[in-house]
Amino acid sequence: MIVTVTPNPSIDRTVVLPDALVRGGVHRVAEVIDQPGGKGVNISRACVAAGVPTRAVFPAAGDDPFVRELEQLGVPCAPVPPAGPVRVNLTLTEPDGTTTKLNASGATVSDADLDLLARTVLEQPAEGWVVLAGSLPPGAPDEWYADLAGRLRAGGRRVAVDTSDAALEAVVARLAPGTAPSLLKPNAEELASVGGDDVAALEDDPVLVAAAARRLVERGVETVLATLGGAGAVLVDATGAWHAVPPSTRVVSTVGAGDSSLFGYLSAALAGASAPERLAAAVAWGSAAAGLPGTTVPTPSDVRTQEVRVRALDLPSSATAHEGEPSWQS
Ligand SMILES: O=P(O)(O)OC[C@@]1(O)O[C@H](CO)[C@@H](O)[C@@H]1O
Repeated sequence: MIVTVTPNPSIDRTVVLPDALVRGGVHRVAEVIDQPGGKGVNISRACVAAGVPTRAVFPAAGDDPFVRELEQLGVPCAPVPPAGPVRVNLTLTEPDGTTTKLNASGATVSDADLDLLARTVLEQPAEGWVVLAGSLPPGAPDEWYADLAGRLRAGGRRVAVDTSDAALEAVVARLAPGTAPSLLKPNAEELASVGGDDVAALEDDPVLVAAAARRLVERGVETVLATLGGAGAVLVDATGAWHAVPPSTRVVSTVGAGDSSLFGYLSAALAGASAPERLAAAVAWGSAAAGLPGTTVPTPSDVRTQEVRVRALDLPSSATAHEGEPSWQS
């Protein structure tokens, strides 16, 4: 079971441009696609596509069309009232795959709303994973994820966190063995921001990514899955570090690729896969999502795990990568 928590869900409106975007220009659009989104919601949609039990917890009125839409897609939902209207996030995609995103701030939540949301999460089935994902809505304290993750971990739950900005900084500031999230899924920018690293350097070098991730593992996070877009992903846990490169992919929209990666990782973890296998699944699901329009989640038939290349990284103080044969390939 994968319970997803999306405190700031979104209707993802994708405007498909037939030509490259010109700032200040007038464009005729090829297509407009509306899909229910938000990071945790996307993971629950991937669960449904892959037949993994899930429940999506998010603030919304029970009769909100957003909930009906998700239920029609077969996603079991636990909407938590009261809540304002679900925000609309705009995506512009260009023919070369360039994806521009304009995210709204979302409906303001009160302390009482957040307490009810947290209580609903804590009442969810204990087996499997709880994923805390996306931005926090206006009104939420930066520490909301850090607090909830700590409570879930103290109750013996496995918790994955994928967030950014002040909410991520608060999670990292509170890291401690026993209450730290089981899994953190930053992208290069997020990892650089919490580790004080140079993002361009990280984007260029998986070994530097692994070194930054390992510092989080040393502070209590079991596993760090750092997603690197077209450069794949790096996985670090107490037993090692690995880098995986995706199969060649024609990028259509990168929205939700990170969410599909996280789903790939978690579903492989639930199936008892090894660390390199979990990483391969993450990269395969993420690259499959990047090849689909808007916030479309892949189905298992879109996913080419066998084409992902995984290599072990050597991370002693020398911080150099093995240049030889990969120790494992999917
Ligand atoms: O504003 P946030 O919560 O950080 O991100 C929201 C969002 O960009 O994340 C998903 C893709 O990962 C989209 O479905 C959604 O629009």
